[in-house]
Amino acid sequence: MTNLGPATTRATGFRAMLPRWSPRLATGLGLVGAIALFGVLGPLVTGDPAAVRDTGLAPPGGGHPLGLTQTGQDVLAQLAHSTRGSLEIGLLVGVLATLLSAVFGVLGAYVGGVVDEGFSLFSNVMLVIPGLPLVIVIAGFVPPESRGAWTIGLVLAITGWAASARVLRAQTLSLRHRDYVAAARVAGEKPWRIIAVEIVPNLLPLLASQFVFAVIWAILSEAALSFLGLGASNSPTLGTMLYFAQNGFALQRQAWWWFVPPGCVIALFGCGLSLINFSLDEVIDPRLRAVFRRRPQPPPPAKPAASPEPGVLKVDSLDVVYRTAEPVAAVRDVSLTLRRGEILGLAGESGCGKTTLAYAIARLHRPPAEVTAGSIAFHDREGSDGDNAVDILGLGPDALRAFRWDKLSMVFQGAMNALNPVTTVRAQLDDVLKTHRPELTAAERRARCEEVLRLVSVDPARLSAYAHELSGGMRQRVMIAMALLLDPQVIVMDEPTTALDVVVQRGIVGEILRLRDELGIAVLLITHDLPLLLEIADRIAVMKDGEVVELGDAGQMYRAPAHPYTRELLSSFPGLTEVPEGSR
Ligand SMILES: Nc1ncnc2c1ncn2[C@@H]1O[C@H](COP(=O)(O)OP(=O)(O)OP(=O)(O)O)[C@@H](O)[C@H]1O
Repeated sequence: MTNLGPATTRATGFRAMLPRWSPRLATGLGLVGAIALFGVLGPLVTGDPAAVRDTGLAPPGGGHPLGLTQTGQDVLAQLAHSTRGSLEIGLLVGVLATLLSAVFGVLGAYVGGVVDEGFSLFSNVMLVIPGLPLVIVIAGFVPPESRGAWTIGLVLAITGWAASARVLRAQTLSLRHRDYVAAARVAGEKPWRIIAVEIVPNLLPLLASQFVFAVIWAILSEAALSFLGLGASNSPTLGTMLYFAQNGFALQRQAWWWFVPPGCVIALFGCGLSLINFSLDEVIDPRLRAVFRRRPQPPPPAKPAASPEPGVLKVDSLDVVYRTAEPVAAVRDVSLTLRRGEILGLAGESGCGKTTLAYAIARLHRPPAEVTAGSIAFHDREGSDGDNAVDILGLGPDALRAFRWDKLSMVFQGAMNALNPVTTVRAQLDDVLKTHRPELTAAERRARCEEVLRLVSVDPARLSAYAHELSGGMRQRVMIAMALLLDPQVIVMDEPTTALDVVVQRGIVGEILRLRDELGIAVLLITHDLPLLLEIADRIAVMKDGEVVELGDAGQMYRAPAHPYTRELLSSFPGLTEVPEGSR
C-alpha cells in the first residue's frame, strides 16, 4: 500500500512551460552550449582565418591543432569564424521564420474570415513550392558580391516559415474556441491582449520547438547552398568551409582535417538542437514524459477469491497511482461490491479519484496511471458467484477486448463529445456489433441498432443522423444506447448527465432507472450530484482523497450520514434539508 498523498505541488505558470531536466536535455544543452561558446569566443583567440602561409596543406600539429588548408590557412581559426557565421545565420532564420509563421498562423487564425483565408492560402502556396530548389533559384539571382549572411538568412527565412504557420494556425483555431478565451472576449479584453495573454503563452512551447527546428534547417540549408557555391560569399560559414575543401580536392588528397571538423560541428549542433527539441515536445504533450520514462507494469497478482458475497463486480483494496514526477495516489485501498441489478452511486468532490477508479475498473487507465495493488473481479451471470469469476486486471489483450463492452461497458464523462462527428449514428453502432458479433447479418445488426435506440427513447429514424444533427440529450442517449448494444451486465457511467439541463437530465435519469428495472443491468453511477444519487441510487459510496470514506444504503445515508465528510457534502446542498424525511 502506497503512502503517497493525494494532492501534490506542481510547477505552475511559466515554470510549467520549461522542459524537465533529463539526460537528453542536458546532453542537448551541453552540445549546443559548447558549440555556441566556441563560435562566440573562438574567433577572439584563434587568430586570422584568412592569413596565408607558405607551408601549404598540412595535418594537425606544430602549433596548428587542426592543421592547415592548401593555402596554409589555419583550419581551427577558420572553424571558429565559420561556426560564428553559421550560428548567426541560424539565429537570424530562426527568429525571422518564427515571426513570419506566428504572424501568418496565429494572427490569421485569431482574426478569422477573409484575413485567415488569405493568410492560409498564402501559407499553402509557400508550402507547395519545393523549398530547396526555390532557395537555389533565389540565391542564384542575388549577385555573389551582395550575397552575405543577411541575404542568405532572409532567403532561407522566406522559404522556411510556411509549415510552422500551418501548425500554429491549427493550434490557434483550437485555442480560440476554448472557454477561457471566450470568457476574455466576453469580458471585453482587446484582441491584441487576448492574443498576447491568453493565446501566445499557450503556444510558447510550440513556438520554441519551431524556432529550434528553423535553426537546424537554416544551418543545414546554408551548408547545402554553400556547397553548391550559392552560399554567403562574403562571410565564412561551415558550408563555405566545406565548399572550399571540396574545391581544394580535400577528399581526394586525404586531407580529412579540412572537411571532417566542419562536418562534425554541423552534425553535433543538429544533434544537440534535436535533443532540445525532444524535450520541448514533452512540454507540448506532458503525457510523453511518463510514457518515455516508464514501461507499463504488469498488473499485480490477483488476490485469492474473496467471500461469496452476492455481486457482479467486486473491487478489493484497489490502489491506483499516477507515476508522474510527484506521484499522485488517486485511488487508495478502495473496496466495493456492485450487486446485480443495483445502482451504486459514487460521489465526492472534484479530484477525489472517481474517474480514475472508473477507468481502472474498465481497464481503460493508461500510463502514467498504474494499478499498484488490489483486484477487480467480475462474476458472470452464467455462473454462481465465486465461479466464473473474471480477474479483470489479469486479462490478456484479446480476452480484454472480448470482455469489455460485452460484459462491462462505459458511458464516458463528456459523452456528448464522444460521438464521431463525420460518421452517422448507424455506422458507429454498427461498428461495435461488427467487432463483437461478427456472426450477425446486416439485417440483424440493423434491427439491434433500432432496438437499442428505442430502449433509450430515441426515434430509430435518427440512425442516419450525424452527431451535430442531434440535441445534447439525444447524443447522451445514443451513447447510453451504444453502451447497451451488447447487453452488458455492468455499465459504468461517469457523469452521464453533466452539461445537460434539468429537464433532459430528468429524462435520462428516468431511462437509467427503467433500464435497470427492465434489463437487470448493474450501474456504477459517478456524479458530483449528490441529490441525484439520493434519488436514484440504491447505495452510495462517498470518496474523499482517493478513499471510500462511507458506503451504505442511500436512504440511510441521507437520514444518518456516518462520516463527517458525508455530512459536509450533504449540507452543501441546502435544498436537501427541505426534502421531507422518508420521501425517497
Ligand atoms: N494524467 C494524470 N496525471 C497525474 N495526475 C492525474 C492525472 N489524471 C488525474 N490525476 C489526478 O488524480 C486525482 C483524481 O483525479 P480524477 O480525475 O479521478 O478525479 P475525479 O474525482 O473524477 O474528478 P472530477 O469529478 O473533477 O472529474 C486528481 O488529484 C488528479 O489531479
